Amino acid sequence: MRYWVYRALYEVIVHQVYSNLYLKNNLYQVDCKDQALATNIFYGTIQNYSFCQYVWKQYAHYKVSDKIDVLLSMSVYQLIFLDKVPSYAIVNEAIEIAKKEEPRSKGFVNAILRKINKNKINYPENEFNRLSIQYSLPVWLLKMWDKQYGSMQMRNMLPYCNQIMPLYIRYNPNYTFETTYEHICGTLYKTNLNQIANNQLYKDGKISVQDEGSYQICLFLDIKENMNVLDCCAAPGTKSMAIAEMLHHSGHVDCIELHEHRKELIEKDIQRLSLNNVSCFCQDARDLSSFLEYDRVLCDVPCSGYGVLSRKPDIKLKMKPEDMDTLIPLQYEILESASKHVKKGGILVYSTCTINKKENEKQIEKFIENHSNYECLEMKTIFPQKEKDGFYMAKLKRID
Ligand SMILES: C[S@@+](CC[C@H](N)C(=O)[O-])C[C@H]1O[C@@H](n2cnc3c(N)ncnc32)[C@H](O)[C@@H]1O
Repeated sequence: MRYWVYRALYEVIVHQVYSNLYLKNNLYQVDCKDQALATNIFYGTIQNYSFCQYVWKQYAHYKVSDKIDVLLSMSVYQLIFLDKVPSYAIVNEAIEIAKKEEPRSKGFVNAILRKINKNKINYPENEFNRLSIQYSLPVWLLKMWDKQYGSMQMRNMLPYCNQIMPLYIRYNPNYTFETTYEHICGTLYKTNLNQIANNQLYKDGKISVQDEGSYQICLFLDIKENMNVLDCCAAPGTKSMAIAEMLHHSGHVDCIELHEHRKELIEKDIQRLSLNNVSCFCQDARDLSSFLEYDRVLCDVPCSGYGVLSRKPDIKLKMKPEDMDTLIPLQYEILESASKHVKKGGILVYSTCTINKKENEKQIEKFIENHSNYECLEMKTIFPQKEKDGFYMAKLKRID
């Protein structure tokens, strides 16, 4: 199993394969009884990658290959974060993997791992530098959160940017569903399932995967039967499908998506759920001139994703402050374009899965300043917290 995790991590860290896709397509290769531990080591290592590197680099004084970097980092994760696995077993497994992958480094791996002691990590004195190492987050992001939300809020959310998340499922209200899973809200439940793609209820379209914040955004739209809804940035279709289910076979959802290969993901889910009230279009949401007006419009814009770092830890491996420079104007253009397709009295919801005022509140303030025919009814930030991702949503009403 650990060799499987090593290979999986190598693909994500070195070849930049998406972690969730890799897991979805390959976890079946791991014995069922080991899948939960394999998933924990896989996500835990990615979430804490720069911390793990910092720990082993305290004892390694020369550059190592990518293979040994991945192997040492996943071993440090296990030594420091997993209480139930004995250290000698972790070190022995690492040596076995080194023998297979780079035999000349097995002595080095053994020597480094035996020196690691979680009580003797030397952190830098500067607080931002220390938090940056502790949570594997860049200093610029910590400073930005500190400035935008205050030091207390920043510190409160940091542990929840690196947590192993449960799987939430939404049941299709068109079926009866009996379960002992913990009820969250509406048709949403918290489960201990993994490998959902092989689950018969999933294959039959009776359940879907959706995080709580994402489901809250759908509730925020205040969907009523027979409404027509436009979802401007729809793939992979999680929110569109939840909205279509809320319509109970009435009304209609039009899904817009820029990329053809992502539009196909929506089409697959429409089939799986046997929905007859959803259509899909491959289109740039910045030009919706061929579309009419809708009761509800959702702008779930592409964003930096800083609210979902636990679920999508790969974001941490690549994040740069410049990422926002192209995203912010794109988000605003999509919002403006979408606002032309809301019926008078209708609702426009702008949402992101990021914690960044420049992509959230600032966009809405600017929009309201420039559009006197809209008022902002409500905005909500859900910060990352225990077993929950972070999201932002703003509800705008067209008043004229
Ligand atoms: C945050 S994701 C949407 C998630 C989706 N609402 C869901 O719940 O499954 C943003 C999507 O917008 C798409 N996108 C990016 N630029 C776009 C544009 N100009 N027009 C339409 N879609 C766009 C991206 O390809 C991505 O699929």
